[in-house]
Amino acid sequence: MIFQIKTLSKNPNWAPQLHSRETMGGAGRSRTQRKHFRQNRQNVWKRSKSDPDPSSLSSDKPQTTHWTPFETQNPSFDSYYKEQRIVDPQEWEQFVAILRTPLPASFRINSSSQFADDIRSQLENDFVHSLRAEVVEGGETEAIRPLAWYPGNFAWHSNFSRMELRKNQTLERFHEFLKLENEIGNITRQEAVSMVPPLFLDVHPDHFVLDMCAAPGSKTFQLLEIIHQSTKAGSLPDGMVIANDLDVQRCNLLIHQTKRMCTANLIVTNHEAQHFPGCRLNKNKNYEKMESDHNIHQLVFDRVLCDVPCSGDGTLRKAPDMWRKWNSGMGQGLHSLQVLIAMRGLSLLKVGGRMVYSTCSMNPIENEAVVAEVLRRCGGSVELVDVSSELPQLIRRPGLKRWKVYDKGSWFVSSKDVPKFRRSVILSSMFPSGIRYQDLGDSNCNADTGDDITSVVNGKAEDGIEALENPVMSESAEASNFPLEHCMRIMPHDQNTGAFFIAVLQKVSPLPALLEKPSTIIDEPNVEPPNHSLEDAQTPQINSSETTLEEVLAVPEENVNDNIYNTEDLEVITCEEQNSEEAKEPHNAENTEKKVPGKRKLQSQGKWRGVDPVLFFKDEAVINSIKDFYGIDERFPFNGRLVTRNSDMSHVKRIYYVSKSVKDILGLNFSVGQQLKITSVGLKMFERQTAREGSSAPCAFRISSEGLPIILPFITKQIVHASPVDFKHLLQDKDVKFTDFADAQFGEKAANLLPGCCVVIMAKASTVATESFEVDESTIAIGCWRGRARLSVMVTAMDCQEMLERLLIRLDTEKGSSGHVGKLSDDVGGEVQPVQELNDKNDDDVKAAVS
Ligand SMILES: C[S@@+](CC[C@H](N)C(=O)[O-])C[C@H]1O[C@@H](n2cnc3c(N)ncnc32)[C@H](O)[C@@H]1O
Repeated sequence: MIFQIKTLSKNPNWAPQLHSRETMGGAGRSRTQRKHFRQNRQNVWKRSKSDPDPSSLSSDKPQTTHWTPFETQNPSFDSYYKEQRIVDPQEWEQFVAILRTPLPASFRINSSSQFADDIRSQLENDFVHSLRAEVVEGGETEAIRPLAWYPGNFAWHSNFSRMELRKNQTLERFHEFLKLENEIGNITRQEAVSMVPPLFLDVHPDHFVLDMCAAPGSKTFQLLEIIHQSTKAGSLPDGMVIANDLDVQRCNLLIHQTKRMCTANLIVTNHEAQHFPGCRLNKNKNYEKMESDHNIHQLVFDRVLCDVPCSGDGTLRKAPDMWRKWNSGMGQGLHSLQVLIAMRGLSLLKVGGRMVYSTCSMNPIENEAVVAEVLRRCGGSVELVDVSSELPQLIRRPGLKRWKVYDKGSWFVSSKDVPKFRRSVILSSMFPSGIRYQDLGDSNCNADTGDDITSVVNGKAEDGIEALENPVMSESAEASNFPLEHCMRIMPHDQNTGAFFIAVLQKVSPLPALLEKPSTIIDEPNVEPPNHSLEDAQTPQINSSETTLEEVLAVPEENVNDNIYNTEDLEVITCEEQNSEEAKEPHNAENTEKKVPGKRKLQSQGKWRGVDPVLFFKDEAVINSIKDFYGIDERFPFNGRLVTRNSDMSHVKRIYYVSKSVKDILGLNFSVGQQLKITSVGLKMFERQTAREGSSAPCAFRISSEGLPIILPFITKQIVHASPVDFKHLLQDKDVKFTDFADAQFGEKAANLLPGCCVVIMAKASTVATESFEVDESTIAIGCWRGRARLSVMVTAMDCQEMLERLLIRLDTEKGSSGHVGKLSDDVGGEVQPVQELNDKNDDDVKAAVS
């Protein structure tokens, strides 16, 4: 076994032991041994059991259970950050020691899930105790616990790294639980510090929120949770989120992540954040006005999350390969992009609105320097908010007021010291005072001539950073005049996390006129976004624009990280989930001609290359047939809220539903000539039945399981209530004859439904006759197919499994025993068979599909 879980420290903030250079294959090792360590660099924390234990290569075995098989050393890193004084010199050893240990896994319960309370009590009543007994020595320490600083006990911390969770058999049941609930959307596995920025955004359910650099979407999901948290059954919040990312492939991960939320209040876009369109409606121009009833005239947001691309050295505990790659240029190369993105965010923010700027980097050039530059440019119209009284239990440190800039062997303390030939790379905005080069007199610009530069602290190495005995930062470096102490630095050794930087900004008045204007360079419709080149060629980027989907998927689980990738346990969908679905539609003679190679795609394209159009679905005949079949109450707002991605309205396969807020933005987008490049929008509400499912059914569209909770309170026909016993029977068998239900009355009612899609609600009482049928947030319902002689469920195997588990726990609890998740696997045998397979076995002509 790789881990000795029982030897985990009892202290939840345990201080790991430092690996010496010797034990990690450094000096003193043979050439072969060092080569072995080099080869293992890519496999850190993902070694298979059959691989040789690297510690066996060393005569002096590691003293800790948390060894890593490669050198977690980078002298440049140490020198750079010692010089920057990001921690006190006395703390240095503790700081780097924790950076060299794997990050404990953390996760968050989806506060808007109808099962949030069930999940929390399962964690509290089952896992806390069982894990303590099973894996922690002496049984005294909690192996999992809620994060004290996260409101409502929704976020949890474990004492296990991701690899421990995956590899250790004792933890298997817990790991399975995390995987299933994560896939369903009841929990999100996310690094604890990455959950902090959305909390400081102070989002309300009626807010319009822009998440500028959103992929893979952990924070977007969190924003949606907040927006949906107190939503009542059948209603939608007034607010919405636009989640944007430059990288198409990462956008697809984002779409997959947020799909778990089943929200109608989200638009996913694909723009360079620094040029995000403002969609300002110019009334003088005669745009083709496709929608007239929207009431917004430009995009402005109540909240903006600016979680920018960064060097990511705060994630070293999850991505230890970064030890090898790290150099100070990584942060410097991103600085100007970060400033541009933040500035665009502020220009799209309402006066009075809040923007959070965050990075998972510890580098002041990407953090305090960016915030200072933004404040400088905004000239008093934006303030840095003191949030020290918010989330008091979160341990954080004030932002730095002083720092230096390193370039090619030299430390600079002021912009005036930078040689002219380096001024296109080392920008004046990187310095605390930000004195611009153009404001410097020639007498100060003597670097070109090699004259004496008194305030440059010279280093020695070209390839690494040689720190001099740092005098005292306060004496050598200039200080910023802005209250940068209001920024927050979260350090790994303070509460056993990764590192993060967060600044909360408030727009108090309009920006200076020039900055408030919509961006002059906007992405050209139908043109691929240009590759922006960074100023410094040495700079590697973590913005992943060069990352292929394959690379994304190939990332080892333990390296998964929302700033790089967050795909653990994700069943990865193909790109353009929404776009490509229309392409799979059956074609009749009429549209066959569109299949001419190279032509069809062009014709189905919207304004943006590779992205299908977003169109309002207004086919009254179809809408009325749906309304009649399901008896949908007039109060359900259909009007203008249905959207499709297929311009051929007669062959629409999927119909999406959008909130009023999203509808308004789509309307605005049409009016301004579709400036927004929308890759995903809306909640799949209706899906056309395939021929296999029964073309004889009176209604051509079934209700999708994602959309069901929204429309459920408004459905008056094709709906039946099953006792918990019959409901469980359906979930377990997927396919039950009318005559086989325990409650014969229920079987009869089901038989009396029209053929096709129907809804089965689980009654609370065991006898359905006594039940009052009010739909509320706790109502459990599934879509089914009423065939000739039986009911078949139309829910994915995964959803079925989850629902069954919840049901069993509830029934168990009602009987007085404590819930026991293990029962589920026994009952359903782990893998639930897809409904399609089961249906293939029955004699019905109608085949229900997995929704
Ligand atoms: C730190 S990650 C974002 C993590 C995300 N907020 C989350 O919580 O899951 C930065 C993201 O910025 C994206 N990105 C890089 N350059 C960008 C740009 N110019 N505009 C928009 N997004 C960009 C990257 O593709 C990456 O997904």
